[in-house]
Amino acid sequence: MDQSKEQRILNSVSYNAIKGDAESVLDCIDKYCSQKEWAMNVGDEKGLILDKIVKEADPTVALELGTYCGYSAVRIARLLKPSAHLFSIEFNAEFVPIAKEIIEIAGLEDKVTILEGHAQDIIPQLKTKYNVDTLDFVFLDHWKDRYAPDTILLEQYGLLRKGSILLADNIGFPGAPDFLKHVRNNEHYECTHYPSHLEYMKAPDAMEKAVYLG
Ligand SMILES: O=C(NC/C=C/[C@H]1O[C@@H](n2cnc3c(NCCO)ncnc32)[C@H](O)[C@@H]1O)c1cc(-c2ccc(F)cc2)cc(O)c1O
Ligand SMILES: [Mg+2]
Repeated sequence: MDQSKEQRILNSVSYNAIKGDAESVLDCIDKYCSQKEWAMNVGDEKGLILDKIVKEADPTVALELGTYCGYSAVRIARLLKPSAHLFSIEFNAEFVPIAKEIIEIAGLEDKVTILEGHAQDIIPQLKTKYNVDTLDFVFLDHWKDRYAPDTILLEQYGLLRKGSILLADNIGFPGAPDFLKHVRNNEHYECTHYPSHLEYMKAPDAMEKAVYLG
């Protein structure tokens, strides 16, 4: 059976990255996906915006929706303080072991827990099963039509507190119109728009930050 693109990305990281060096894992994936095979990692340009917001949030508990190969999990976890932790939700059983391996090569396996399953099923369990109180930072990068319903779930399960920071990828393309409708012109959110470009391409894209005001 032919290897998948995601498996080939892992092969490249495993062969070229320096063990325990998160930056070299990110550089390796960015190089592979810009020169060999495009893949839907947040990438180096939007990655700088992600870095900026994670540093601003300095989260103790962070959540990511849509692990994929683990690129943004590495990007986020490398910036976390010693006591902090990232939960990343992924439902595709083929991607979970690949992401776990890439996170391990980056030396960040103690900072990241991949929760296998659908976000809509796991979010309701975060408090009871995973001992989460509230989330300081959430990165949304899964199916675009799920950003809005899953944000509403986070609200309904009391997982957001005054100042919780949501950051959404792909506001430009593929776009997440329902999410924008939910957070903009909503007194419970303070939004900021970050124009950028699609990972590894010249096409325009953007990210949206939405701070929950309680
Ligand atoms: O579609 C994009 N991302 C989706 C990510 C999906 C990942 O997240 C996982 N996932 C999805 N829904 C859920 C879920 N819950 C919902 C389902 O139950 N629960 C748990 N995990 C979930 C998938 O298994 C994948 O691992 C995208 C496209 C382009 C793009 C741009 C230009 C182009 F031309 C083409 C494509 C650029 C980007 O940056 C993009 O992020
Ligand atoms: Mg994305």
